[in-house]
Amino acid sequence: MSQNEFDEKKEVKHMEELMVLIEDAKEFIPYGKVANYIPALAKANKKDLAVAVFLPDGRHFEAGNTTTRFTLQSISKVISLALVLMDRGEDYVFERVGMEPTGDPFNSIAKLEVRSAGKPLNPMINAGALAVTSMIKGHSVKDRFNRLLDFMRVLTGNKELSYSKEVAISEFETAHLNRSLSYFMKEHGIITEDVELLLDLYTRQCAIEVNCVELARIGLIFALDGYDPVSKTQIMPEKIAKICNTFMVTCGMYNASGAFAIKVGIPAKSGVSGGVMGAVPRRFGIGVYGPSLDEIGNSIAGIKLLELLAQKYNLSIF
Ligand SMILES: NC(=O)CC[C@H](N)C(=O)O
Repeated sequence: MSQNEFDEKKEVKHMEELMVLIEDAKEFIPYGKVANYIPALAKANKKDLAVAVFLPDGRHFEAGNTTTRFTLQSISKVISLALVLMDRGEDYVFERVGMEPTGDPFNSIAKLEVRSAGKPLNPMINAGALAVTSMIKGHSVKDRFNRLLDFMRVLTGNKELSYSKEVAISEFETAHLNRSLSYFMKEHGIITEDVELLLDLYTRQCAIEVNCVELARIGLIFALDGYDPVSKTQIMPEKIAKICNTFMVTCGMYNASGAFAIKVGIPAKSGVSGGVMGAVPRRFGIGVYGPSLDEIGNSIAGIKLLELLAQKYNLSIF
């Protein structure tokens, strides 16, 4: 048997294994709900579940409906953080946003007042992400958004990558809580720009659309500390990728980050669209999509799938 045939057999085996894991994880879909606080997200197909795994040699494996495009939502918080750290440097960023997990829901306003005088505790909660987005450099919302989109295009290798206007507008029209968080931070000098402009930029950022394979490729770049093995370029400084990976471990799965660290044990970031990006240091990137969410806002079957994957391939970094 030639080396190629041998590899092909192995690939088929990996695909089959992923299919089996998907079928097992699918059983959890009925116990969750599709997000509806952003009205346009309620249109997602609750039964969808897909996974892609991207390897450093450029191959990827996928199972389920991996062509479905979905919005990044909170996964975008990691990407905007990386961009802003490159734009402004660590000192500037961490004067305005902290490094500690909150243990609260992602959209909570409580600790902004009682713990930190308007300075959000970390960049993965909405308050912190809004502060981070306000630090994206550029002359206008359009210019700043295009810089973020260009960065996303480099990370995914997809020059056509864009965003869902429908989801962005739907969130912009209903983002009363995010407006409250922003005004509170403006009062404390963490945000200085016009809140409506910030919300325009933030809701477009959250509405950038990817598929599972693209998400897995971004995960791989974080897993390789900022290096993209496909284009053979260091896309962000190693130090910045490591900061992002650490935030993903401590706060990437909202107030379920502790349980996720124990059960799965990899840097990961979820979004209310049902996407989850995973980065297994030096081994691979993972993209999962399953819009049925648990009560915390994480993909209910997606988390199960990652648990099964982590057990099967011994992925935990701990
Ligand atoms: N958890 C999330 O994915 C939240 C992102 C969403 N755009 C929001 O700000 O509410």
